Amino acid sequence: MAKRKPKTKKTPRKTFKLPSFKLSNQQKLVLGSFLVIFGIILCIAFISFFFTGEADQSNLTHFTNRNTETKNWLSKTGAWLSDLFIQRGFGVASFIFSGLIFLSGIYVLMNLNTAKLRKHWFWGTLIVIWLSILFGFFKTNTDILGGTVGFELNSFLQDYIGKIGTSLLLLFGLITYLAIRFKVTFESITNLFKSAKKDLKEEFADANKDTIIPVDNNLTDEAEAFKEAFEINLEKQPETKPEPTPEPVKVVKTEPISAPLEVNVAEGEEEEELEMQVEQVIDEDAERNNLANKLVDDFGEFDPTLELSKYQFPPLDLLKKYDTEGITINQEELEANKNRIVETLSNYKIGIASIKATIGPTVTLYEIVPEAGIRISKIKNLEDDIALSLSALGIRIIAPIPGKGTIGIEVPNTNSTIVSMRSVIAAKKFQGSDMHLPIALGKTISNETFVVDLAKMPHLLMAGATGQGKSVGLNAILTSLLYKKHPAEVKFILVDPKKVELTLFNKIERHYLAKLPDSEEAIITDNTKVINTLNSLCIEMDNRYELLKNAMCRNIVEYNKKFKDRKLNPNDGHQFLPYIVLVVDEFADLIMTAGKEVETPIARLAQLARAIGIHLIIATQRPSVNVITGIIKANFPARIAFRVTSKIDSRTILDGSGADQLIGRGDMLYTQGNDLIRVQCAFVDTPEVEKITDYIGSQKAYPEAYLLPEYVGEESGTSLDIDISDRDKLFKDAAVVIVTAQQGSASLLQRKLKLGYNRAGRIIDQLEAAGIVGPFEGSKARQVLIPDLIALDQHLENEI
Ligand SMILES: Nc1ncnc2c1ncn2[C@@H]1O[C@H](COP(=O)(O)OP(=O)(O)OP(=O)(O)O)[C@@H](O)[C@H]1O
Repeated sequence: MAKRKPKTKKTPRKTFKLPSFKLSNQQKLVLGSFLVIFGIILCIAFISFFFTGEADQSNLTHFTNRNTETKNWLSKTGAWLSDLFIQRGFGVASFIFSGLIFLSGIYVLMNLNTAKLRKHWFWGTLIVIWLSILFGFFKTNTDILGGTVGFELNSFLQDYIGKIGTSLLLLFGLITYLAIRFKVTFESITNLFKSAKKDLKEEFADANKDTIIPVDNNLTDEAEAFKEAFEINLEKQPETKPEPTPEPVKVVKTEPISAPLEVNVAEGEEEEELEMQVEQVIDEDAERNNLANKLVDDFGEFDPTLELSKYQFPPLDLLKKYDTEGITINQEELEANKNRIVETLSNYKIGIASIKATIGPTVTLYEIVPEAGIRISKIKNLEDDIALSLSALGIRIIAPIPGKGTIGIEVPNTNSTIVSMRSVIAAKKFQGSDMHLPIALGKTISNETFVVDLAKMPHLLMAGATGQGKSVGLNAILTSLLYKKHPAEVKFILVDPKKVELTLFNKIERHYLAKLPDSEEAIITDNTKVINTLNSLCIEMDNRYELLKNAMCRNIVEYNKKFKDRKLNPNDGHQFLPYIVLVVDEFADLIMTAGKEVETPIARLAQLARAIGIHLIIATQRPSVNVITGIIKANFPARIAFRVTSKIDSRTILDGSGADQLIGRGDMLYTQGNDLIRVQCAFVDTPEVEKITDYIGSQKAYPEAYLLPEYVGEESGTSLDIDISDRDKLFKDAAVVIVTAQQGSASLLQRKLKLGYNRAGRIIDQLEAAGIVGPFEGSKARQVLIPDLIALDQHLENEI
């Protein structure tokens, strides 16, 4: 299981921070207005330079002389500044500096984000250099277009890379600028010019709003509006004047292209091809915007195992290796069996075309291809005769073997081999399985490990006469799940009326077991508690369905996946749902004592619980029809039959014979509704289970067992303040029965009044509340507090 990545706080990207000079508001006003005015001064001086520069040139050396006359509109300072910036500096591109200084003043005045301003300065300076090189490129001596910097840089570049190299370098500079600044891609290269224009527009807002008024939704605050008002429009005006008739195109809103674009065209005009500028839409990372994905990005997938992240699965060494493991081929036995089969069949005039043996752990399968013209039913009828001639128990004839076109005769091996739990757990088929609830049941006749998914079954019915391997089978199932599933992923509810079979699992109560909130023991040995647990499980089922409905998932797998992907909010009651496996060891006993009260919730669970991860495993010694009723059978398509004593039992469990011909000791037949598969159940002994549960139990556990929803049973009216009007109709009759018999037991009422367990229990509680019987005394019957019927009458009259 993927472990959750340790939480790592994302360190914010380090950005270079200028030392912050905190200015007071007054200082900001002074500095801001200085910069604005200085920017204007520079601009005026530069403009003036174009007209007066030449005249002032000769006077610059006498600049300090007060009598020297200068023509610049800003006199000596103007002449000196423009000479510095334009002549000796960057040429006409210096206008950008005046703009940047002006913009800086606005930023200071408006207290705007300086990061943006730094960006403007960075790109502005690059443009200045690029422009001065460009202008200098066309001049052979210093000139006001490129300035000294432009000239010098050009001559430097041309010395090293020549004119062509310089021009290509300029082109490269332009492309780099456009690519980085305006995110121009190759696809949008055709729109490059227009994009550049638009971005320049963003830098220097268009003052000519009559033509195109972009309504920028993002410019909400005053500051932005102010800035916009001050930005300079560098966009070239269309050379040709717009014709008077067509109204200028008014783009009302610039939105991503998916939104409708409103274009107003003057009425009466014939539709002409409008040139439309399509804004380059930057693909936003849709996934990043999804909260769930962001959560997954930040914290990783939800890991249900996190609470017990150090949990160690039991190692393989806890399971025992057996000496009798591994198939040994007894050639003599094979030969003898073959000869006897051929002989017996030939006695009945059945010829064999070929015969093949597959040796399994307990039985060997002889596959026969009969000669042409032999009727299969003839061989099938000879089952007993073949068994007799082979003098062996547990012969099963499969005629024909489905999908093979041969007839199979299964003959038990004289020395059967044990299939150890270790060997099936270690099998690649089990270890590498991606099933939801994989169970390594044992090995098939061809010695393959047999792994099935309980989640797919979805419920399992197990039957077999006593001592044939049921308990071992149940332990094998539980062991498989313990070896494969983390405590967060599966919970067991164990019902063990025999009280001894499953007690070992008590040690893993806080890891793997589920129980009712008020019960002390997680393993249920008392039949009355089973009813509560089953009903509580029904509530859990309903709750889970509600969760699934709210999450719009069809089953637990989808739901848990969604939860792991952090698409479900735990605050809405969502949680990771573990599978719940209910194991009932002796179902016949339950049905005998509780009848319908058990059958109804079991049937309900069996019908509905598969999708929400509740699976039932029911084992019984007595597979009679009153135990395995029609409704239960119908909902348990997966069945395991150990050896049973009669054909009728076999039919009840498997809907066919076969289970009566098994040899016992874990020899079993498995069906999931279609074929019967003969499997030798894996053997796991009590000490092995003990070691596993010890190993798990010694590890850190959850604070308590998984709690099932509380079920307030009808019979649980233990509170003694029962309203007289709420009393059962048969209350009085029951009181008479109890007082007459002087025995306060519910089963007496059940028998005498023909009541169900629940109702009898409820009446007993009412009798207790009425002071007729004493409190519950465990296995003993309650004490009767009224000596005779006359006293009872008086007692009841006094009550009213
Ligand atoms: N898979 C197996 N491989 C080898 N021996 C087995 C296997 N399963 C059961 N046995 C043998 O059969 C004995 C009885 O098995 P188990 O206790 O499982 O029977 P059971 O059907 O649960 O009986 P009961 O219903 O009386 O509890 C075991 O002690 C063991 O010796």
